[in-house]
Formats: sequence, C-alpha cells, structure tokens
Amino acid sequence: IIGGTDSSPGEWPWQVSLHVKLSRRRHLCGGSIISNQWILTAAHCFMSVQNPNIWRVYAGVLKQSEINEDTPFFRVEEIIIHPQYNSAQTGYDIALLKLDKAMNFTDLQLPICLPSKEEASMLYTDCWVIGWGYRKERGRVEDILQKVTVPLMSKEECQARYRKRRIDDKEICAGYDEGGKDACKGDSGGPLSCRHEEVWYLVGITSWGEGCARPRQPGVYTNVAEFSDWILEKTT
Ligand SMILES: COC(=O)c1cc(NC(=O)c2cccc(O)c2C)c2cc(C(=N)N)ccc2c1
Repeated sequence: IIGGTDSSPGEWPWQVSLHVKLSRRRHLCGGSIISNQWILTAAHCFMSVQNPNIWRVYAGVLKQSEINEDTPFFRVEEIIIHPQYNSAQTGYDIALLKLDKAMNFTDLQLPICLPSKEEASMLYTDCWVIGWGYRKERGRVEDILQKVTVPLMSKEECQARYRKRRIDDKEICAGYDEGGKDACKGDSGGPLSCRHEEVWYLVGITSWGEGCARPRQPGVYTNVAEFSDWILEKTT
C-alpha cells in the first residue's frame, strides 16, 4: 500500500495473508474471508504456484512478524481459478480457496459481505484498500497491515487513463489523479472494502495497475458484484 497508515487490531477481520511454504515461508498475496470455509482472492496469485498443498492461509493477524512456525494456519483443500482468467490485465482475476476445515469466527477473523449483482453500479463513497504489499514500486512486503482510502472511478474515466487496454464492466478502478495513494505488488488478492450504512462490502479484489500510485494511473480491481453468480455457484 502506498501512502497509507498502520491498521489497528481487528480493524479488517476479513483480511488474510496467503503464504507459500517452499524453502522459506513468505507472504505472496492477500485475500478475504467470505464464509467459514471460503477465501476470495486474485487468480494471478497462483500463476507460478498452483499446488494447493504448499499454500498456508493466516487469518486474524495484523503483523507479518506475528507469523512463525507455531502460528496456526489453514491449509487449502482446493483452488478454483475463474475459467476465463488468463492475465491480470485481461480481467477475470478472481479465485476461490476452499479451506481444509471450517474457520471459527472471532473478533479477529470474520467474513465480509458480498455485494449483490444489483449493487454493481452503486456509488460507494467510503472505500479502503489494505495489504502488506509494497510501500513503493521497488519495495518489499511490509510488517504492519496498511490501509488507505481511495475514491472509486467511473469506467469511462478509467478507460481514458488506460488507453492501451480494455477496461470492462467486470473491473472497477479507484485512485487519485494526482497519484500518491494506491495498492501495489503484494496487496494483490486483497479487498477493496466499502462501507455503506454501517455494513462493509467486498467491492473489489486488488488486481493490477501501471506501476503504483502514479498520477493518472489508477488501481484496477476485479468488480466482485459482477461475479456474485459464479461465487455462489462454486461455494454452495
Ligand atoms: C504479482 O503482482 C504484481 O505483479 C502487481 C504489479 C502491479 N503493478 C506494477 O506495475 C508493479 C508494481 C511493483 C513492482 C513491479 O514489478 C510491478 C510490475 C500492481 C499494481 C497495483 C496498483 N497500482 N493498484 C496493484 C497490484 C499490483 C500487482
């Protein structure tokens, strides 16, 4: 996260850290708890590692330094990548992780609501992107979960910023024309959470952007409301 601040314990209880256990253990992507057995994240997180057995899901953590060999984690029973995904820049950057056992909800680990298809075009005004990703383009994974507020942008405005690409309805953009505040590498898969009438909704999944926090290069997110049918089909 670029231009953000430290989160507090329990502020974003749906945020999880996805680690790969190879030679060393390390945070690769964020994700969101959407039920006691399902995590929603980005498909591009799995392009180099599709073997479910080496992934570990850490929930209820604020700092990466809290995670060590004794920290409890969930194993991944199944990785479901959207069939139309082929690269972050061409959309459908969405994946579901089925946990090996159902999670007990606590104050530190709770699900976030999914927006309904009808709410796809709703204009949210209180949106935040969070993660342990880079604080600058050539950065590294951060210790304390960062948060930054970003305004949603119309599809037309976003398309005008990314002339070489096609931004479709299944993507949503957010950011500032002057840059300075944005998600970045390592925040991928994490939530763009928007609060509406005291309830938080998972409006977007951090997907990509040209660099990070550059002027007139907004963050591009998977538009979760456009995938509610797919999510329900796969998780029920
Ligand atoms: C795996 O996720 C990404 O690669 C990756 C690469 C990005 N964009 C880059 O151009 C970039 C950023 C940092 C280092 C770097 O090498 C690149 C290519 C990303 C940019 C944003 C955003 N601005 N909202 C969000 C997630 C990103 C994930």
